[in-house]
Amino acid sequence: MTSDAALEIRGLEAGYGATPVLRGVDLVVPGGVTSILGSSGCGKTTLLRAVAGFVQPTSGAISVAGTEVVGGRRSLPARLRGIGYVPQEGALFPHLTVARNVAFGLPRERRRDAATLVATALEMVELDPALAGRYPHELSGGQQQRVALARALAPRPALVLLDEPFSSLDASLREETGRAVVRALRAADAAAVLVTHDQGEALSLADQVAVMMAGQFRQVAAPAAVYLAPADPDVAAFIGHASLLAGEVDADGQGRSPLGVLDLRTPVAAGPARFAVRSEQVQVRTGTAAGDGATPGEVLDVSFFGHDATIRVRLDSGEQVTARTPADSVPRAGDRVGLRVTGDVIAFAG
Ligand SMILES: Nc1ncnc2c1ncn2[C@@H]1O[C@H](COP(=O)(O)OP(=O)(O)OP(=O)(O)O)[C@@H](O)[C@H]1O
Repeated sequence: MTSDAALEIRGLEAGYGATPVLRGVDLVVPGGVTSILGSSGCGKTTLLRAVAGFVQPTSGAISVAGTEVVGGRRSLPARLRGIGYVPQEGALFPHLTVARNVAFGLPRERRRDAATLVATALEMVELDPALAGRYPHELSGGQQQRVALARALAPRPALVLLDEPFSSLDASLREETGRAVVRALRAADAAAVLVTHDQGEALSLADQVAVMMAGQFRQVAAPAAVYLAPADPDVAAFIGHASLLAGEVDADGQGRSPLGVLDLRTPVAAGPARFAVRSEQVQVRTGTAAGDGATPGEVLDVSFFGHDATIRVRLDSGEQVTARTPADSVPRAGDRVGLRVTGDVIAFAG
């Protein structure tokens, strides 16, 4: 396994004691940013730790920039892997200044040039050099994250691993810090693997999205492909919170579902099928318009987000469907509504 990819993982298995967590992970990160999405506990952090060298895999191989760091009996120590690691919450040393935190990542032989390397790293992450003498508690959350990234980038690694780096930041700062981090990675010519819970972040920041479930990748593809052409019903339901409905594809290639007749995005063989209907595809009608050819149901609950709201509806036929409504026409729990699907939906045979 000697490709020039920034990271290549083949058949990786790892766990804690007798409990397996990673169950045959394959991943190629050619360059740029790959984000890993997956539900809590599926093994994302364990994968980053195995790549960084903090968790010992039981089998499989890992190459970083063409050098095998794990394979057969070989396992290179973490400090020799050429990887930058930004753990959850940044984990800066509270008793060291920004400059000394950043210099901490440098190998001993390069500490003589520390001042220049620290200044370059701070510039890459767009941090004011005047902050170099401050301590972590004198910085904002977003500034602390940038210092943690500067520390990881200072030794100029080929690959940086970021474990939920923005989870402690509020929404507006997350977006701004996320974009700054991607610019810094590009400036440093470093590839990155970004673990996140935030689907919007994963889809907007990454060149490639890898969807993990129960210790394996189900799909690794460009953000648009993961959203528009999910590999299986579980990925479809997970990304964008689609509702999965059982039904049939008829001989004319149309879907018959509890939400009525559906147009399919790509053809599926006639017979039993499951349809993934995204919340933004479900139009909600209220009052007298509810009965107008729409599928009837009752609102179970409402989540109001300001710009819009998500409502969960139980159809009279028993299935549950999630729909998104504009902020100015949000029904209430218990209201009768009618649902209609707009656009074509993703279908899976079987
Ligand atoms: N040090 C440990 N010892 C034993 N089990 C562990 C240890 N660390 C993690 N686990 C278990 O391994 C599984 C995977 O954990 P991991 O932290 O990799 O998940 P994750 O996908 O990163 O989750 P989250 O999104 O919640 O951070 C979980 O079931 C977890 O309880």
